[in-house]
Amino acid sequence: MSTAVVDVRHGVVAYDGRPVLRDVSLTVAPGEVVAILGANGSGKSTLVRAALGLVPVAGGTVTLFGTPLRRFRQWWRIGYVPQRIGAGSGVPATVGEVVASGRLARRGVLRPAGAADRRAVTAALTAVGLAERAGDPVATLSGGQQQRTLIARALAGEPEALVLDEPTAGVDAASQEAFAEALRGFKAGGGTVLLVAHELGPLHPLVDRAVVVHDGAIAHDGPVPAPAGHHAAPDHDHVHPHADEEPPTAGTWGR
Ligand SMILES: Nc1ncnc2c1ncn2[C@@H]1O[C@H](COP(=O)(O)OP(=O)(O)OP(=O)(O)O)[C@@H](O)[C@H]1O
Repeated sequence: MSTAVVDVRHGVVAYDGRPVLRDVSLTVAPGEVVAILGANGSGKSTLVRAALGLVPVAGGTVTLFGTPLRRFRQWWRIGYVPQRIGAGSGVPATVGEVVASGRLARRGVLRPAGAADRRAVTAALTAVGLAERAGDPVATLSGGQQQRTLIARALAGEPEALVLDEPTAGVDAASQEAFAEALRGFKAGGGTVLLVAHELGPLHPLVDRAVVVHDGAIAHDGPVPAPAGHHAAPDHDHVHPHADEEPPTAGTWGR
């Protein structure tokens, strides 16, 4: 069996002594596209952040590309797009500059950008449909386009794996489609994807496996489920707009 890209075993995370993840295990194999689903506050972001060492685990182990997290240094192999902080961050950079900053982990800060760097930046901008906007200040873009800029930044580093926290939350339909297209290309090139999502929307056909986090534990790990109480619950997580495509296998997540 090939080495897992991400392997969390019996992970436990607590914030200020309050347990948020209790004994969570998650493995992502090379080339897989895995979606982490679940209700607000269930611990999805925490799981991803623990997998990347952004929050410490109080128990269990985390391994990246076969290396224990504390010894892992090859961060260029992973492109991470955090949950959006919100539009209007006040950063005066252009789209091109933000995307180019995604090359830093690869080339080292002190070496000037070369042809390979410029090619990677152009390819990433094209992949998310923003090639025409490279010279525009990020602040002049829509929220969805800003999100695509961050995804292009991650792609520009030519990582083997992309880890994305709610990449399409609150993003316009055109940006969602552009993102799905970019992800399709990344997957076709053998890339591995771990993404947190509330709704899959156009990403649904790309997702190989869904992991549902419920109340700090894994409630489901397998085919993309239809949400429980699909029609009954007014606040259901609508992750599956085409419920006829897959058998409903969900437990009680999404409440
Ligand atoms: N830095 C933090 N300090 C304290 N508590 C936190 C912190 N980050 C998250 N939490 C709490 O941990 C729980 C899980 O949060 P997390 O962000 O992982 O959930 P989520 O499933 O990603 O939710 P959402 O869909 O709203 O993003 C929540 O109750 C949240 O309030």
